[in-house]
Amino acid sequence: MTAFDSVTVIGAGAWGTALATVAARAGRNVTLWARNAEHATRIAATRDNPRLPGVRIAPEIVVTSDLALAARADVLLIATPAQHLRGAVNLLASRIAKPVPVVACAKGIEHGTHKFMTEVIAEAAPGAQPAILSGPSFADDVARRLPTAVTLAAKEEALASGLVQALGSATFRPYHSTDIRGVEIGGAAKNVLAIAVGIAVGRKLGASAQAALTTRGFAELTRLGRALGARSETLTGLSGLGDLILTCSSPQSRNFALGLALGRGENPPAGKLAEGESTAPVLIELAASQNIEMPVSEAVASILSGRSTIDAAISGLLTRPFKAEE
Ligand SMILES: NC(=O)C1=CN([C@@H]2O[C@H](COP(=O)(O)OP(=O)(O)OC[C@H]3O[C@@H](n4cnc5c(N)ncnc54)[C@H](OP(=O)(O)O)[C@@H]3O)[C@@H](O)[C@H]2O)C=CC1
Ligand SMILES: O=C(CO)COP(=O)(O)O
Repeated sequence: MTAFDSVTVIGAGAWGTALATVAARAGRNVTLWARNAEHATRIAATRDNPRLPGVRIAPEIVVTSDLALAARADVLLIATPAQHLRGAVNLLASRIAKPVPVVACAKGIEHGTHKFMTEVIAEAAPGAQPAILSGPSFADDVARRLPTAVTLAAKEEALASGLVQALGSATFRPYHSTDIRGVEIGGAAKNVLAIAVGIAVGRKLGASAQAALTTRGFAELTRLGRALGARSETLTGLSGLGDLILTCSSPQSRNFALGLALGRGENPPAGKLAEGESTAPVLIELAASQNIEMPVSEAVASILSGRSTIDAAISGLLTRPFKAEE
């Protein structure tokens, strides 16, 4: 039994499509909303989405660009890129009649405002109950029913647990939490750190450097998390360390793949969303506002903005003063 019979996923990209399949697998009535009417019609007809090729979209999933229809669900999952989440929620806000859970499935921090995804939801749709879903989960793995586990956080434990019941299955295992901020920090920061590790691997710095950079990246993610009130079990959990390990170790990650290309001196993969690129500058602004040192993230932001070459950034990291491990 669940209080959430119907689920709408906003954003028909790779992740939105995977989440729609997950919700259908859990027995929900699912609507997948695409902003482009032609895309929606094509996906509905072919049951295939070029953004997640090779995954058959079950016939019972309604694919539409009709926002009024999409908004009529017990739960809304927002799976747009982070910088477009506010726009998507703005469109929905006037159509949200009851206090419906709106679950951020994007990983990032909003430019300009430094707001996390659930803060954006709370601002754009004051009638909503914001929640966040994040963790080590490639869309392709999730859609292909490979076992995955994520964290799902909401302010009220009962809501987080209810959402887990509505979306969970044997092959998609959400763990509930009330540490919204901890979950959001892990998802945002790990993408930036994965670019750094990808660069190191692309530069052939070796497996030891890969492990060291991932670990020191985790140290700075933890520093920021603690400063912003995250719980340590969240930072070492699925949405923190878990997602960092996944993203910093696999070329299947678009962020890692971007770093890999940069490190090799190649052109970045075209048309692939790498959220770390957008998150890097805002992450270091946020860290600076809290007096938190994030040298690895700063190096990524400097490289991406052209303020530093890759070799200068690597040399800068390697010549930092020795200090106690913390
Ligand atoms: N892919 C993955 O494995 C995972 C991704 N995520 C996160 O999910 C988010 C989305 O990533 P992903 O699906 O992979 O990206 P994709 O590039 O595959 O798709 C993004 C989708 O968002 C749509 N979109 C863009 N702007 C808007 C808008 N304003 N309103 C509605 N839809 C919009 C795009 O529409 P259009 O097709 O019209 O351009 C596109 O379908 C990111 O934050 C990512 O970090 C999280 C976990 C796993
Ligand atoms: O967030 C993800 C896995 O948890 C997907 O990672 P990428 O966006 O780097 O592909």
